[in-house]
Amino acid sequence: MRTIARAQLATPYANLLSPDDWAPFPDALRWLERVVNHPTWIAALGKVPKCATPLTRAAPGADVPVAAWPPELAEMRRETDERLRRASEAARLAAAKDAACEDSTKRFFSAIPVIDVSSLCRRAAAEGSEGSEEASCASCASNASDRAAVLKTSRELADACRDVGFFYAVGHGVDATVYDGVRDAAREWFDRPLEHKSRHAITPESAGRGYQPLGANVTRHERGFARDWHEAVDVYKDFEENDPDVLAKKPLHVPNPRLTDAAAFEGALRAWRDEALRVGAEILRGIAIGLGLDDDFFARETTASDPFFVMRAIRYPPLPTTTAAAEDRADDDDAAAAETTTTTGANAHAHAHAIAAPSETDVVAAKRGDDLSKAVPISCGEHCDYGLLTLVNQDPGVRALQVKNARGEWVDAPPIEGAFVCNIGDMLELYTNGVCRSTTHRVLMPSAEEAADGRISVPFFFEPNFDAIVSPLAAFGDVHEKYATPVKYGEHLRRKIEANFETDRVTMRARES
Ligand SMILES: O=C(O)CCC(=O)C(=O)O
Ligand SMILES: [Fe+2]
Repeated sequence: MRTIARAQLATPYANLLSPDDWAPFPDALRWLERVVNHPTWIAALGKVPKCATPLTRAAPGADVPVAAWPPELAEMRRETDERLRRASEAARLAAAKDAACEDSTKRFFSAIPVIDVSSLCRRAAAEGSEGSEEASCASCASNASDRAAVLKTSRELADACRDVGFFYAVGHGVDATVYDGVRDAAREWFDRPLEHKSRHAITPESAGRGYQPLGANVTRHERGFARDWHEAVDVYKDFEENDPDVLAKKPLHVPNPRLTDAAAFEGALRAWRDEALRVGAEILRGIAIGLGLDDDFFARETTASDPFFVMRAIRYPPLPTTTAAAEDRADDDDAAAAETTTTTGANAHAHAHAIAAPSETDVVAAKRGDDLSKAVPISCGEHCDYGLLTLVNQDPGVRALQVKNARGEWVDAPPIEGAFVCNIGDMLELYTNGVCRSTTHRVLMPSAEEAADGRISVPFFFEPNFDAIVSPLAAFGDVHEKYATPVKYGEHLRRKIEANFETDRVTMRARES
């Protein structure tokens, strides 16, 4: 029988038993040895409650099965194991991050992983068992196999956040009427005359909300900016006119523009918003578990209990088939583009002429407000998302989204029927001290063959609370210089929104409309 030195028993359990008292519980003894020898046990056990009643001695030498452990001890073991699992999960990811920084092969992905999130998604899991939605909630998974499934999914999510920053989520349980319905309704709305859409145009007062015509959005880069080639409607977390924060003129706290005479579109957006909020929260719970954080980490008042979400309905017009200017531009830039990036996957050939980065001339031309039709054949320039988690509902059958790997190669993220493309944003990177990556991505102009009527996508940006202060969590080790300054999310968002437009242009458009 192994014994444990008294010194080692200076744990929260020391008051419970002397080492001899543990002798009848060999399983417990092995567990305790593991606990006291674990490098992170102090942190991990800090909050474990002390046992209320003293343990009674079993017959000496009896091999007591875990099921027969006194309930307090069994409960402590369960809690402790869970805390240790979390601590080691965070350590595992942090170690893998260090390895990845030295040799970033992990981030040399060539495809986006597909993850079945049904174990996390109440509604999906509850299908077929009427009225039992509550029973399959991930954080209260009632039986061991449910919990094991949640842990497996959570680990897959955390690995994808670390190695790729993108994943497809299937098994989310969102009904096709909602998933397809919002894109159909958006298409119908974008088909309306510009004059009609412009009635809902973004203005300096609308704080990013409203309709943005082709070319209104810009993506900035070191040489200036390039115009994105899409039209969009942006909807944010909504507020009533008489909300105290609206009355107090808190930044970005304004009502969304009402899409008058577009009840179907508004209804479809609301339905998608509700589902995206549900699925987003469930996936974030999985990511928290996989990262070794508390299950509810992203559901707290200090994090994202009341996300300041943003939702965009976007239409990307197809690549013009006979625009000599565009072809000339692509030819000019092919050589330069080849030096810095290559494209992998099925999309590479189709878009061989469509991947050039914006040239200096285009940037300058756009600055002067010259011919917008000269825009490069990228619909949305390369960028990272700002918040926690983005869920993209993309047009089936139209390939356009690309993700950059650690070699600088562009990897296709083609639509998978019924799946969301999910990607993590800057705030999750910051919380995790860079363990998770907010990965660069872009949208190519869809081909006319695949998207004669344009490509529709409806990304939902699941963000922290407006007032959340985001900084690296202790579990992810010494704070990297890059993440040293805490970020107040609302401020970060405001700066990003301002950078999304060329101010004069927006003001001008607002006056025009
Ligand atoms: O349309 C897409 O597929 C992605 C759009 C996107 O990356 C964004 O709006 O941030
Ligand atoms: Fe994005």
